[in-house]
Amino acid sequence: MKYGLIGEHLSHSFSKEIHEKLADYTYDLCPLTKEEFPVFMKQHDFKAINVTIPYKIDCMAYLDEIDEKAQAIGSVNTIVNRDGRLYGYNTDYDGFAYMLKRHGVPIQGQKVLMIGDGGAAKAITKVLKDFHAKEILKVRRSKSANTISYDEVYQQHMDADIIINTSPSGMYPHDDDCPLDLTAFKDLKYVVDIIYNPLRTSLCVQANNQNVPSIGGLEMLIAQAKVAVEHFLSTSIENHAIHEIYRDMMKEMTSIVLIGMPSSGKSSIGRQLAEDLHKEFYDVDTQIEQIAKKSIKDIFQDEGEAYFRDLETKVILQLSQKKQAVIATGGGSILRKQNVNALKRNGMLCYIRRDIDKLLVDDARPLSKSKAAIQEMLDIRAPLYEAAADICIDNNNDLGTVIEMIKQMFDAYCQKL
Ligand SMILES: Nc1ncnc2c1ncn2[C@@H]1O[C@H](COP(=O)(O)OP(=O)(O)OP(=O)(O)O)[C@@H](O)[C@H]1O
Ligand SMILES: O=C(O)C1=C[C@@H](O)[C@@H](O)[C@H](O)C1
Ligand SMILES: [Mg+2]
Repeated sequence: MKYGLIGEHLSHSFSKEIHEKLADYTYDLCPLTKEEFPVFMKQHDFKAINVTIPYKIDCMAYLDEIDEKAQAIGSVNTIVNRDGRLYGYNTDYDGFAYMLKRHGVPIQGQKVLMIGDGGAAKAITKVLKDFHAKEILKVRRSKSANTISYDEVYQQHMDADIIINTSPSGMYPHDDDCPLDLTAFKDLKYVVDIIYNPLRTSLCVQANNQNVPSIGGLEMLIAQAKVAVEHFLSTSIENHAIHEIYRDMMKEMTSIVLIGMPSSGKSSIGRQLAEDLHKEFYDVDTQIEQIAKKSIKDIFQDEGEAYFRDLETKVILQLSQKKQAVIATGGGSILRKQNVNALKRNGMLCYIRRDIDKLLVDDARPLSKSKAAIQEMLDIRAPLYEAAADICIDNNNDLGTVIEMIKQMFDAYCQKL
């Protein structure tokens, strides 16, 4: 390996894709066991590497020189081999600082609550100190000397201005986990989560639901990679490359989730849209029918709506982890907040609105048996669709025109990310 990443578990990493967009080399992911790690470091048969969990501290013992910032932080994520001598840097610092600056996250004079006290927290703490935070409190499940407990947070620190998650809580495949209930934080100005899979963690979605801005970890990951490449190749890369790669990756990975009334066109639109955008197509109702091995109509008849809704949530939680997908939901998926929150983690929600006289009275759709039933359902659900949606589209034209419009709206949505 000439260039790449070492760490214990790397299958989740986006670093290969990012480095190969930033530089003209092959970047390999090289997982190492605790036994393999010292051998690898002693051999140092590489040009330059990044280091991730759990070796960012242990690798320091093998280095000939460690730059001042990495020394002060106490961890190294970038190592360059110059004529057999190993030089260590910490670019997580630069990645985090870039993200704060780009989004104008206020830190000076603010009370910051940081979840987690592991490796990443070290670099972030140094950034927060250099940006003159008023107070930095670290929260951990098992309290230690320099951390506080969750009980202490809820009892004494509900006046935090900024919350930063550096813990793995909410990371794939545990996307539905959330480290903190944000409801009672009245002064909250920003939530930052360094997790990048899912694209928006439960914590970020919760913040957005309370109109508190939030940022996920992908931009930080790209920004730290950019500075790593600068060290690797002794070069300089303009900052706008970070944002371009970020937008491209978000556009590629973000799923489009179609919500709307029964027979509004979600499945028909979804199938074609997925094909056009080279995304995978999933239909929640089809998956439910496959699991239950019977039609939606029969599930309603035999087991009742409550059973169906539980099955629907189960399928939505699974499908919400998909990236690069188009997902057609069932009409009632927005009835549970948990479903909407899950779908927002990797998706842009698009409300397909179709005139009521065009919606089908249909025996196979259990809740659409009469015009009156459809009207009643629309009255209840229209505000829920609108509240959940990132974009709305009227599906009263031919399907091709509607699909083109969704594509344009998706582009515009991604431009604003
Ligand atoms: N713009 C359109 N032009 C013509 N027909 C349409 C249009 N949109 C939807 N339809 C038709 O309406 C019917 C219902 O569409 P579809 O099954 O895609 O809806 P759905 O939202 O997936 O419904 P459900 O919630 O029951 O799964 C289909 O026969 C489809 O061809
Ligand atoms: O997940 C990843 O690919 C990485 C995470 C961070 O530890 C970075 O410091 C590292 O360079 C790459
Ligand atoms: Mg459908």
